[in-house]
Amino acid sequence: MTTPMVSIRELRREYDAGPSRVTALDGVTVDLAAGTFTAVMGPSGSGKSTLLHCVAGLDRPTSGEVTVDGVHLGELDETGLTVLRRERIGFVFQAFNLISSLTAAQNVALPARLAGRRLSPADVAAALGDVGLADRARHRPVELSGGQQQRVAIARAMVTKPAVIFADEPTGALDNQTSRRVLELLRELATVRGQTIVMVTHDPVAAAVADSVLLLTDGRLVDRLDGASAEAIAARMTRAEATW
Ligand SMILES: Nc1ncnc2c1ncn2[C@@H]1O[C@H](COP(=O)(O)OP(=O)(O)OP(=O)(O)O)[C@@H](O)[C@H]1O
Repeated sequence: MTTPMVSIRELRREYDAGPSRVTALDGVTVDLAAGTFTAVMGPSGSGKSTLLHCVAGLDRPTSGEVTVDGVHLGELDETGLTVLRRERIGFVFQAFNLISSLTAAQNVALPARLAGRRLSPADVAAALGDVGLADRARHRPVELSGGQQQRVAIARAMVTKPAVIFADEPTGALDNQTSRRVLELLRELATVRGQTIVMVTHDPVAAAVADSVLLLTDGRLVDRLDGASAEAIAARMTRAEATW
């Protein structure tokens, strides 16, 4: 059996919320193989973002274990987590916006620079070319459409060739056609480049592009659908929300 790229064991995350405690994750265990594309779905408040943040090393779980590319996240201090995020993980998050004073090319090159690595202009140009923005390298975010900005964020996430890319609602703000383009791109990263993609989405059509869909309810993993159609995913979501 091959070692999974992402291994999640009995993951719990509780928050102190005033006098009460909120259990955002309630014992999630799952393995994700290298080169697979996984969608994470579930009703609002079911723990999707918390799961992504704990697995990407942006948040610490209350208990349980996460291994990414053979590294136990719990054994790393803050510096270790920062290095791991810079070197092995790519992010396409709404919260990780582009820097407005930098051009598209400078934004793409930034994470590598922060990690002390210089990308050649050709690498940056190739990444922008891959997302269909070769002619936009010198534009600043304000001069790009929302879909183009999201594609710059994807170019930035893929340029260092990270083992795993985490995407939180990457198509949430996009029209259908741009959304399809972004999903095809993520699909290609998994299939052609063997990168592991984990994407939170509310959209069954987006989730159907993934190899499998993890369904969270109340912080628990309640189902896993492999190779399901958008219709089958939508039907399963409706049932999950009805019992919620
Ligand atoms: N910092 C926090 N402090 C207290 N409670 C929190 C905190 N962050 C999240 N929660 C709670 O944890 C639960 C899971 O939140 P999470 O954001 O992971 O859900 P989600 O499935 O991503 O939701 P949505 O689809 O609405 O974005 C919710 O009940 C939320 O209120």
